[in-house]
Formats: sequence, structure tokens, C-alpha cells
Amino acid sequence: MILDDLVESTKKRIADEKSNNNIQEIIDKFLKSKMGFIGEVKHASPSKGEIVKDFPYIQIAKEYSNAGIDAISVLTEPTYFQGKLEYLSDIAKNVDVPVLRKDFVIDPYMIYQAKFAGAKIILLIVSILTPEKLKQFQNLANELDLAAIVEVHSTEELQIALDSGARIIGVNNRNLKDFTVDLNNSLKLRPLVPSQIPFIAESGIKTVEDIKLLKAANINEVLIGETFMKAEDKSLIIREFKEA
Ligand SMILES: O=C(O)c1ccccc1NCC(=O)[C@H](O)[C@H](O)COP(=O)(O)O
Repeated sequence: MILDDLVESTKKRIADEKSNNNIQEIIDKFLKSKMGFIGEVKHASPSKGEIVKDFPYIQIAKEYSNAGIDAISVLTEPTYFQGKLEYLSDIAKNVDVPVLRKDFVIDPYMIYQAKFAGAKIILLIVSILTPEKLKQFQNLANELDLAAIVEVHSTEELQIALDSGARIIGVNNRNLKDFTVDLNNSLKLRPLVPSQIPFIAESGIKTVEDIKLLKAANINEVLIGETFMKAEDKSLIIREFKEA
């Protein structure tokens, strides 16, 4: 029967398409020996208001990509960050590096949206999800071959993330309630994350000294928004940070 053949060939086609190994490739890339960089495309934020006036987001993403960063984080939240999902889909079409949907994921629909917009990575924030939802969303991400960065701010949240089976940990140095920033947060939590799980330090990274400090602590990746967005010459600052 044609219909049986169609079902069989569709099963095979979808199994092939699903198993493209994106998650493992991203984990391997983040674990490579030298500290890497994730550049963020960020127009505005609750703590700083408008960060830049001009926002040629595709050009910014291309500059990051040409400078050899490992991934591009794109804010898609519209109200406080002036983001759009469209920025992400446009950027994903124009660069070869993996793109992260940086948003406040609270519904599985947002994970499907990320996938179909071309994201390879999503962010899951422990403080806004129940442990059940955190697991459920990671299962969905795994099913869609999307890498999930599980973001924490404290030892307690880190334990929840590890218990949920997180495969990549992001430690936000910014307290999302009062916006204070402390790089020591990453330094304090680093020893608690097993070495096979990539560790990403996020927020408030500004200087070569900050980079040296994080590098010495064996941080795998740093995620930088404002500092890169404000830099006139993005390739220069990324080179300086890489050489630190
Ligand atoms: O950036 C904010 O003000 C902010 C406020 C509340 C929740 C999240 C927020 N930012 C999201 C991020 O995690 C940062 O955009 C990202 O880590 C880059 O930070 P930075 O390098 O300090 O721009």
C-alpha cells in the first residue's frame, strides 16, 4: 500500500532530520580548551534603558561572527529589551554561528517558535520556572535538537538545574531582581559544576581584567551584551578579549 510506504519513508526522513547532532556539537564547541565568547545583540534593557541608538542588527551579528565568536545571543523580548523574534530569524539566515533565543521562556510555544525562527540554542531561567517545567522544557528542547542553557544565579538554583539534567549551565552575574552585578557569582559557582558541563558566565563583563579573572577560573564561555554593543570596533574588542 502506498500509504504504508509513505509512513515508513516519512519515519526514516524525520528520524534523519531530527538526529543532526546540534546539541552535542554546541556542547563540544563550548568545552574546547580556550575560553570562548557569545556576543549579544541587545538594543535596550531594564537596567540600562536604551543601550545604543542605531541598531543595524544584521551588521552587528556579522561583525561578531567575523570576529570568531562561538554563538550569537539575540534578545527577542519586545517590551523591556526592544527585541523581536524577527531579529533572530534574520540573523540566523545571515551567519553560520549558532544563534541563541534570549528570552523569558515560560511556554513550550516559545521553544517551537525559537526552532522555526532558526535558533540552535534557547535559554531556560531557573528562577521563573518550576522544577517540573524546567525538565519538561529541556525534554522538548532535546526532542527538537535545540541546546538549552539553564541559567542560575545562586547555589540553590544551580542544584535545581543540575538535578533537572541540565547539559549547559549559565551563571548570571546580574541579580535579576535588583540588577546588581557581581562577577564573583561565577567564580563562586564554577567549582560546583562538573567539567563535562559547559559553564557560561553572563552579564557585567567589561574589561580585559574581567576576562583574565574568568579565564583563570576555567570558565568555558562568557556572554557579553552591553560592552560589545557599545564598542565602536567590535572586532578589535573581541580580539583584545581573546588575547587576554
Ligand atoms: O540586562 C538587564 O538589565 C536584565 C534585567 C533583567 C533581566 C535580564 C537582564 N538581562 C539579560 C541578560 O542576561 C543580559 O542581557 C546578558 O547576560 C548580557 O549582559 P550584559 O553583558 O551586562 O549586557
